[in-house]
Amino acid sequence: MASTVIRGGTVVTHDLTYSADILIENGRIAEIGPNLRGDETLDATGCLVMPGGIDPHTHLEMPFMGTYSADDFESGTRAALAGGTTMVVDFVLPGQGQPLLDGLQMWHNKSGRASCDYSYHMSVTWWGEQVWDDMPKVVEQGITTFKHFMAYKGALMVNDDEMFASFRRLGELGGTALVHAENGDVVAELQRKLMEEGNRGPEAHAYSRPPQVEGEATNRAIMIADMAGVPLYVVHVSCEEAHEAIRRARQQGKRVWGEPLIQHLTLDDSEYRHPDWDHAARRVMSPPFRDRHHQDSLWAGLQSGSLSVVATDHCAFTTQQKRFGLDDFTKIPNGTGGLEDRLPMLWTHGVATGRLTPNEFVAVTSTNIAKILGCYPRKGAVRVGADADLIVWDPEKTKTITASAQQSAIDYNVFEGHEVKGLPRFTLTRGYVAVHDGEIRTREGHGEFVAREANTPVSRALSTWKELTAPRPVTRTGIPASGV
Ligand SMILES: NC(=O)NCCC(=O)O
Ligand SMILES: [Zn+2]
Ligand SMILES: [Zn+2]
Repeated sequence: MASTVIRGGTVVTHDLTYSADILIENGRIAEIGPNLRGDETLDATGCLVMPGGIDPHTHLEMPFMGTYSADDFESGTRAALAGGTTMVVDFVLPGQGQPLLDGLQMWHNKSGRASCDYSYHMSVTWWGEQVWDDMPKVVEQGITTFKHFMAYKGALMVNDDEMFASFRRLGELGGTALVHAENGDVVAELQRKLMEEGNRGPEAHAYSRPPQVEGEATNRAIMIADMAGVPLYVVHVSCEEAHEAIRRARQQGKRVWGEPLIQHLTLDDSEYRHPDWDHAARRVMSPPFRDRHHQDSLWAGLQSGSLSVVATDHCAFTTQQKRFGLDDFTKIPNGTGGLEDRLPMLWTHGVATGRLTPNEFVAVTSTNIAKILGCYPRKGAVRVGADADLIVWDPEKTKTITASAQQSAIDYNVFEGHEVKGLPRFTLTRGYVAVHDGEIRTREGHGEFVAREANTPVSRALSTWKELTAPRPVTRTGIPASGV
C-alpha cells in the first residue's frame, strides 16, 4: 500500500501543539517528525492536524416511532467524513423480547456500507433472564456500553428495578451504563394533558419535556449507578438541572460523564415558536432545545470539565416523516441531524469565540470519548501505531451550511444559513483520504467495526473502590445469649 505524508501542518492533540509531518503506512501512523517523505503528499500548510472526530451517539436507519431514520450507514458516514468525523458509534436496538445477539446481527447487516469505522452501544430495551445471559456475550464481542431509555414509555423505556439489575450486571462485566435521562412517566402524563387542552403543535413537545424531567432522571440514574457500582455516561445533556446533577456527582468522586449535543449548544427553544409548522417540527428532538441560560451552563461544563464529550444524536427524519405528527405532536418522530456539522459548528462557536482551546476541542470531540469507550489510543490520538483517522483542519476555510449541499439524505438542515469558519481540508479514515481538498471521495464499505475493551482504567478503579467499601458483617466478640 502506498504511503502518505501530511506535510507542513501543526499537530494538535488533547494535550500538545507542535509542528511536525506525519507519515502513514498501512492505515496507521508510522512516524511523526520533521521532513518526512512518502508516495503521496498532502499539503497541510496553515492547517491543524488533529485526531478525527468520534461521534458516540448516532441512530442510522433506526426503527423508531413507526418509521426508520433516513440516514443509513452509507449516507450517515459520508456526512460524518465530510465534516471531519472518522468514527461513529450507533445504538443497536433489539425489539421487545428479541435476544441481544439477534439485534446485534441486524446492525452488522446494515453497517457493511459504512465509509468510516464504527462501533455500537447495545440498548437494553426490555429485561429478562435472556438479556442477563446475553450481556457477557455482547461484551465479549467488543460492545461494552449499554444504553437505557428512561423515557419513551410503552416503547423503549425501562423501569428502575430493571435498570438497577442491568447496571449491576454491567458493573460485574466491566462495562459502562448509558442513559437517556428523562422521567418517562411524567412526560407521558404531560403529553396527555397538553393534548387534552388542545396543545397539539410542535411547541408542545418542548412543554412536555421541561428541564425538571431531565434533572430528576439524571440524578436518579446517577444514584442507581452508584449503588450498582458501574460508571455512568449520560447522553444528550441539555439543561442546567441535569448538568448540576452530573457536576455534583463528579465533585463527590462518582464516575459519571455528561454528553451535550452540538444542537443544544447552538440552537435554542425559540425554534419551536417559529410560525412555520415544518420548521418547528424538524427541530423536535428529545430532550428539546432549551433557552440561553441552559446553553451557557453547557458551555461552562465543557470549559470546566464537568461535561466531557460533544455528540450529535444524529437521528434524521425527512419533512414528510415529521408530518406524521401534523395534528398530534406526540407522533412527530423525535430526532435531528448534525453529523456533518458538529465539528465546524463547535469550532466556530467554541474555539473561534474563545470558549474552548484547540486542545479542548480535540478532547471533547475525540480523545475523551475514545478513553471512555475503551478504544484509546487506537482512536482519538495522533501517535505512532494509532489508526490514521486524521483531519487536516483549515481554520480559515468558511462556508454557509445549507441542505442543498449536505451529504445527509434529508431535505433540510437544522443549521441552515449558519456561517462556519473552520473546515476539513483533508479527512483520512485509516489512511484513506475520504475528503480531498474539500472534495468527497468516500468509499462505501471501507469502514470497519471497532471492538472495544471492557474493564477500562475507570471501571477497574471503581470496582476496586466498591469492593473495598462493600457492606460487611461486623465481627463481634460479646454476643448476648438469646433470651429464649
Ligand atoms: N433524541 C431524539 O430525539 N431521537 C433519537 C433517539 C434518542 O436518542 O432519544
Ligand atoms: Zn435519547
Ligand atoms: Zn439518541
